[in-house]
Amino acid sequence: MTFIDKLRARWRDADSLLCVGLDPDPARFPDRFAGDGYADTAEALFAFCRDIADATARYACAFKPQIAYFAAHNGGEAALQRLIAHLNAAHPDIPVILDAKRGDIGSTAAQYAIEAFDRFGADAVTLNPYMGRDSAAPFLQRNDRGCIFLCHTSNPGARDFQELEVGGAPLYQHVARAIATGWNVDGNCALVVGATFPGELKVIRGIVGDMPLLIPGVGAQGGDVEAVVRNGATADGTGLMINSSRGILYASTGEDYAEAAAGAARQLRDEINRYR
Ligand SMILES: O=C(O)c1cc(=O)[nH]c(=O)n1[C@@H]1O[C@H](COP(=O)(O)O)[C@@H](O)[C@H]1O
Repeated sequence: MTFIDKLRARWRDADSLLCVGLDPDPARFPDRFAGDGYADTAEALFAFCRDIADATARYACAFKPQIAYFAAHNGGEAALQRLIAHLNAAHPDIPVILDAKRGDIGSTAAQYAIEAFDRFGADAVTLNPYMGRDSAAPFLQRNDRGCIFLCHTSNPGARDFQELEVGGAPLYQHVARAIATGWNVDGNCALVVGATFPGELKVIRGIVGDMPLLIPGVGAQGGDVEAVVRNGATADGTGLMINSSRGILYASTGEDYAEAAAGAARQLRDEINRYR
């Protein structure tokens, strides 16, 4: 099954547009992970994310591990590999997005595609489109997998380049149009649009039709859930993967950390569904 088919099935079956972000930060781990330097180990990275994922799975349309939170630690990439293997085995209906924001010349990009899809076994990967279509080709060719390109990001600096006027329109609109009309030949593309820019989200939805959009920036970054759903959902009330990482992961540092994460995920899933 392709990434897009898996995502559509999951939107329907779980009645959820919530993407659970897996960004493990040992400095914020639950109290029970403290002691003997355990929190900083690959085992702790794996165990924390596994517990959160297992507890929140029923509310999730996707999981999104962020590679930096693993690669920053000795043994972290092996922990990420183990985590995605666990997600694929325990939750085979939930697509896994590797957030790596890759982008390089074609020969190097081909290695990054092997990393994301074969080594890590992700269903989709986040990509930076700045280097152009040939840099995306090795990913696009894997047309059972998803290519999720940065379009208008959630951070304040998104304005620096992405909103620059180029040929009568801001750059991010050119990115949306080029990917929707040129790169998405096999229907395996999606875009990243920050929840913190709901007006731009509406414009992008108008450009790309029903293309799925990954929306980070609710929760810790303060994006407005209602504005995201109203401006970004497709006519059938889907089309969005609304990500929250810290707002779910660190709902509690007590013994109840997994249940608290599940509670936060459920609450956000329900809030999203209220506006669909
Ligand atoms: O590609 C992303 O996922 C991403 C793009 C963007 O524009 N903004 C953004 O915050 N992200 C990621 O989404 C997650 C947001 O985390 P929280 O702010 O904790 O919910 C992090 O993993 C970011 O790296």
